Amino acid sequence: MQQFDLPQAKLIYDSDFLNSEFANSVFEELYNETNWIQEPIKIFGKEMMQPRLTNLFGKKSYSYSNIVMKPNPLPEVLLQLEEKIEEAADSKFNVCLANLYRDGRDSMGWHSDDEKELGKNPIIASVSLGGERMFHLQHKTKKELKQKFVLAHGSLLIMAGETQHYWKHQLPKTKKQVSPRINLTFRQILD
Ligand SMILES: O=C(O)CCC(=O)C(=O)O
Ligand SMILES: [Fe+2]
Repeated sequence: MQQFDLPQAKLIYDSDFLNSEFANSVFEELYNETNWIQEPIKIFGKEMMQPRLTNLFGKKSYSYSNIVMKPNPLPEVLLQLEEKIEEAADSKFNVCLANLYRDGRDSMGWHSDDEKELGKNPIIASVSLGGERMFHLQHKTKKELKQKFVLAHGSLLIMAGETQHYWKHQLPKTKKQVSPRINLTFRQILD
């Protein structure tokens, strides 16, 4: 368990949150059984495809970057995982956004998870499965404040407090040979 000491952020990282056998089985099942979709997004008014595949699990719709994702029921394996994560994060969640990064060309650009329906200081619990990728954070106004680390297979990253207000994050592309990676972010959508 690691706490990053960043101003105006609360970040907790546990590199071996899941044992690798369980992490492997969650990866395999989600990789094979999920109806992965590539959503179009609008960037500066131009329509493009997201550089990754996604699926929303849970009971509520989630809107971001001009798209509305309709939820699918959580498979048994995610119900188990959700319980474990709610305990670790000491918080309740009602959606799980799943991202599949097929290779190093798939990525997620700089953003904050600051949609209104997540509330003021959202707790976001992010599980990584499969190939290791770098994660970057940067303070929005004090741009010299940065953090980079690897998100390991079976790890849990919790972003809480004012993190989304003051910091943005990204999962950059890489030229390295990397295995497919699944990321699950558990969030609480408010009514
Ligand atoms: O894939 C990741 O680790 C980051 C995902 C993310 O930032 C998000 O879904 O909002
Ligand atoms: Fe995010």
